[in-house]
Amino acid sequence: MTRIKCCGMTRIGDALLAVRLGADAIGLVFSARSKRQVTLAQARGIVVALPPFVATVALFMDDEASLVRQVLDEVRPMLLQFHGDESDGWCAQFGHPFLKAIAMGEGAAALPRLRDYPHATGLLLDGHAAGEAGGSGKAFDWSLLPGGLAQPLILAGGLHAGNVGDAVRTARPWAVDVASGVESAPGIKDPARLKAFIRAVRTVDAE
Ligand SMILES: O=C(O)c1ccccc1NCC(=O)[C@H](O)[C@H](O)COP(=O)(O)O
Repeated sequence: MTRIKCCGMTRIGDALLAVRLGADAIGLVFSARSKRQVTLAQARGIVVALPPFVATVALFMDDEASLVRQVLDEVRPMLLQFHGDESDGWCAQFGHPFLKAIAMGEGAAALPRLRDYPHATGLLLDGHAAGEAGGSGKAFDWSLLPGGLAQPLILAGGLHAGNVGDAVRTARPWAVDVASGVESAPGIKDPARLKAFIRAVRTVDAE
């Protein structure tokens, strides 16, 4: 079964709805570069409202280590996710499981970077170009997802209910990740789009 992460949550109601519809994980963005940035208090409110067995992921992009530590202390996410130029060693310094996002905007030229993060729990391949923030709604060529990597791959970038079925069929990722494709505005999830997205993934899983 393909895991589903809904990213860029800013409201408790949206997170609870996503989980009720079948999302496995929710993402909270702490980067000041994001239109979906949450405060520590907002994030903590969402995390404590969730039912058991839902993964919580805290996102950063070239942020200070002190912010990451503060989020770990006060929000207690299950996973960290790094979107910038952070090195494997920098990401691993917190002793906490992490995902590393790889910007796939350059296509195959980005593939060597998949080998640079041996400490990552998983690699999230996103459609934006290196240096750009995530949540851009940009897709990349899913057939580039390589097999044979040690880590699970999470497919992101420009996914929505209309294309996620093809994406899963093509790439067979461990998980898919969506932000703008289930929104009516940045950080505001749209119930109908959320429902259609999760249904589309589950339909392919059942084929
Ligand atoms: O969402 C943001 O604004 C953001 C800003 C800075 C770093 C990461 C960010 N988001 C990460 C994500 O949500 C993923 O990239 C996302 O699943 C893909 O976004 P989308 O293409 O909009 O589905």
